[in-house]
Amino acid sequence: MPSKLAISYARVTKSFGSLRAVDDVSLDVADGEFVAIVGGSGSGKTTLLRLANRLIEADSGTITVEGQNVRDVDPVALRRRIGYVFQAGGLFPHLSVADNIGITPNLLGVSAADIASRVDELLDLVQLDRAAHRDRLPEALSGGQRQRVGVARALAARPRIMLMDEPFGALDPLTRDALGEDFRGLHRKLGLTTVMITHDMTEAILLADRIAVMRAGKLLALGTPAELSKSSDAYVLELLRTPRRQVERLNALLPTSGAA
Ligand SMILES: Nc1ncnc2c1ncn2[C@@H]1O[C@H](COP(=O)(O)OP(=O)(O)OP(=O)(O)O)[C@@H](O)[C@H]1O
Repeated sequence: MPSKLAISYARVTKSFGSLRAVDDVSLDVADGEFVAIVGGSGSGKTTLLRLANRLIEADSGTITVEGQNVRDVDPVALRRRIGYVFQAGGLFPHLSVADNIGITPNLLGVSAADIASRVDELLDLVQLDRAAHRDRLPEALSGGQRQRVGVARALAARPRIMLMDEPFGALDPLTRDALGEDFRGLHRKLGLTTVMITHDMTEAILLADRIAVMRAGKLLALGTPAELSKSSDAYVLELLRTPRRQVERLNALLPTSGAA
């Protein structure tokens, strides 16, 4: 059992009307851990993620962040401690890259000069050329660049925890791979705790320390890829088999000495 928990869900339930979106979920995320949440559409992944920063309030159960019950923390203060990256970047379209990244430091009253140097530092961190990107509007960026800005913005207030909702889902496979790897590097370098939703089991296996499998609001399984491969649940095994099946099909179609 990890000694220090970044996020802990204890018997958490959230319903929308008669639908139990999150159903009696208990999940501990250790400090510094990278957890991927996988599961079908509507299985409760986004709801689970948003309960941690109080974008959604739980009906019952307890959620603690760095040992504090989230109910005892002002939601705005809580969200400044936790970076959040949306699927589509979630950038403000009328604000430049620099203003998007600087939005939270600005709200926190950081001086313009300090914000400018922080923006440059964050652009370096997410590997975007400062001069070329600082003043652009989001519409003038590629999808991958937008997601890099989204990550930079989420890191601006130096959070120790990052929540990511399908951050790389809308990108082409090569960009997705590169961003995933780069983010995993940032996670390590900055000592972050990351919880990332993904529909891609290969991405989950390659990036995460442990994988949480959701189904119909329940946490069906939780473990390292190796642990999950020993699961007795047919759905979990099916999910885990998908990447290997794809590789087998690819191997059958591509010459083995090919570029792959
Ligand atoms: N604000 C809401 N009002 C009513 N129902 C909601 C609301 N938010 C989510 N739901 C429902 O709760 C269930 C879980 O939704 P959630 O977004 O958490 O699933 P998900 O696993 O993230 O799905 P996806 O992979 O498609 O994003 C779904 O049936 C969804 O329709």
